Amino acid sequence: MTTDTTTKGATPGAPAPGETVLDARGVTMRFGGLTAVRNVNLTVNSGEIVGLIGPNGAGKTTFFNCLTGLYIPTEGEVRYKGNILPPKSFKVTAAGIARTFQNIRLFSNMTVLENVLVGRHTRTKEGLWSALLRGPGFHKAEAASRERAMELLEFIGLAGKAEHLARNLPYGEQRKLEIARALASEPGLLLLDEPTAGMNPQETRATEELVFAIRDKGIAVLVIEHDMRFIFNLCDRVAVLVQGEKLVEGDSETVQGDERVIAAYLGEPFEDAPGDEEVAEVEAAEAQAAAQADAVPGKENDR
Ligand SMILES: Nc1ncnc2c1ncn2[C@@H]1O[C@H](COP(=O)(O)OP(=O)(O)OP(=O)(O)O)[C@@H](O)[C@H]1O
Repeated sequence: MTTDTTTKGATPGAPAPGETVLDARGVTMRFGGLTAVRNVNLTVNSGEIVGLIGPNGAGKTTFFNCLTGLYIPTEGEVRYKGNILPPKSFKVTAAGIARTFQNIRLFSNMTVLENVLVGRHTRTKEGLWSALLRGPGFHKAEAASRERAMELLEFIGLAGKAEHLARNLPYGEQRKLEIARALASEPGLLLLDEPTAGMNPQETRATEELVFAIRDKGIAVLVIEHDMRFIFNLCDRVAVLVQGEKLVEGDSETVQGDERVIAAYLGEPFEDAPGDEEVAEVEAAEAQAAAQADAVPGKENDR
């Protein structure tokens, strides 16, 4: 028998407002001697867009991989709506977490529509005999899947290109298609890994609008991004990872004003940042040098 579990008009599994959808506790990931992620706690609530930022190599993607079953954390646990996630990516997707990747991973020789249909496989249960015999149940489910896939393409603005090959889409549209494919699994939480990488400012702005629209559909979003303007425009909360550890978490203003974050991005250890005393010393030395220059004989004649 073939069934499509989609409830039309609603987001299946959409959480009640304010509910914690993601709860990562004490997540640590080691690769041999390297600790890529160390004891990271992070929650994402329904209705929220949360940003995850940090310098290159800070452990952001590794953390995403721990959330989505690609890696089994060395320590810690990850819960989705209160349940510990199974350590297999397809089971995590079935549970309600979908993601996109830093590098586009589309089926380039399939059409736009087919790519979205692939994303629906966790939401359809197609019996072998039903598929082989192509009975009425199969056709009904297939029609429902196509209808839902077209709705999603409409939502992201690619319905007019449903029959185009994915590889023929411009770069920005390929990134959008990845998001549509992730949405096809009807997630309650969407993880976006650098969604605006390589985009021009207009495409970035459109992606910002798209993420807001996704949030408005009741889907919580956790996003990794290097584009700070995008992050601070978009996110209700931002967590900063540095060398695998969560350094700061807060709203955009808090994070932007935190000198440890600035120091981490400039690549200098926080301890070496100049304190008030050092600043006063430098100012005194500069004042003294200026006074000495003024005292040089003949200086007055120059004026
Ligand atoms: N499979 C792996 N085996 C060994 N080391 C790894 C593996 N994956 C990641 N690392 C290391 O873990 C650290 C964190 O890498 P990760 O890709 O998570 O950082 P990132 O914050 O996503 O960086 P970027 O912003 O450049 O994408 C790096 O030192 C990286 O080399």
